[in-house]
Amino acid sequence: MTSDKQAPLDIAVGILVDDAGRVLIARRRAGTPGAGLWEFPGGKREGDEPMRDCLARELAEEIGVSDCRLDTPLIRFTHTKGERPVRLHVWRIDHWQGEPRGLEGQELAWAERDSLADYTLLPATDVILCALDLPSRYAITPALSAAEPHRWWARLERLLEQPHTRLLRLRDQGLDDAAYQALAAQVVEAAHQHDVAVLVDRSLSLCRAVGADGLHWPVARLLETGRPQLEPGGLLAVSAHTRSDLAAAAERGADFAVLSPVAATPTHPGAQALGWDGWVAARADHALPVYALGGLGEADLTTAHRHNAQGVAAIRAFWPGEH
Ligand SMILES: Nc1nc2c([nH]c(=O)n2[C@@H]2O[C@H](COP(=O)(O)OP(=O)(O)OP(=O)(O)O)[C@@H](O)[C@H]2O)c(=O)[nH]1
Repeated sequence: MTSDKQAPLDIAVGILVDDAGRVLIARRRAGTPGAGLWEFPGGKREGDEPMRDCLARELAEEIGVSDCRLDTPLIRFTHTKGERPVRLHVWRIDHWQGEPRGLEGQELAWAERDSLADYTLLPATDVILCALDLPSRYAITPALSAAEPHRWWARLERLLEQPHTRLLRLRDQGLDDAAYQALAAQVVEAAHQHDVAVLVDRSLSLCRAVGADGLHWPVARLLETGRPQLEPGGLLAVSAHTRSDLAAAAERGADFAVLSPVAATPTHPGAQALGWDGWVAARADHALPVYALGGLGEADLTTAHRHNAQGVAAIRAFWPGEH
């Protein structure tokens, strides 16, 4: 096989989301690879057309919609689960003109997010759905053990009240497992009152005991033990610092990763900063959503999205200040 044969095909993919939050899926026709499976509409790039143009063309040809508002892509990733490697450039689309219809004879369906499990989807759709579900901001707590407890709790409460806060990692390396578990139980209870998901460090049994929404591990721990048996829908996040960490994370079934540090931070003073160029080179097109971490905050969200990041993860930048 020549290397050219193995080069991934560029595919533009659009997820149309309607006002009720349902997503449009299409059934692959008989005689095409993956016939009968459901996918998001889209198709192959022609020549060297820009991927945005490719998506607009495919959506017009396949489902008859136009004027799609295409902002930053949701995710770009490569996978090798089909007949040949493909690089998917995926956009979420909330605004378009026209009523979608199957112009190539393909069946279409508007599916509730929770009912997608009832459809047999193309392989690797799980990566797209994970990116669709994850927020742009991943907040990480500063250590309670290094803070004044009542102030820490007041700030946590303010963080949880902010509408952008959807996902929180409880990080406190100064606590032993018993103290961490006691804290985690309280944090999960507080966070769930605001519909905020909490990922905890440490063991699967601790995660279960406190009712957390998943685990956040160093990538080495995933390599040692394999993916833990989380509850259905449970998230496994990993901390990664290199391109090979991310390759391993995707390969071993992490749902998403945090790649750091983009810039130097007080919490990790000795770490070598990647800069955005280094970050992009390491992020590559690995098949999982990846947050950028390290000296970043709210103002870096647009840059992060432009660099194929799911968003920004941060300790200090998202932690409310004193008022
Ligand atoms: N449209 C679409 N294609 C996907 C998704 N996920 C995924 O792996 N693919 C792969 O991307 C490729 C898309 O090719 P296609 O055959 O649909 O492209 P096309 O519309 O240009 O087809 P054509 O050859 O009939 O013109 C297929 O190999 C398909 O398996 C997805 O969610 N949507």
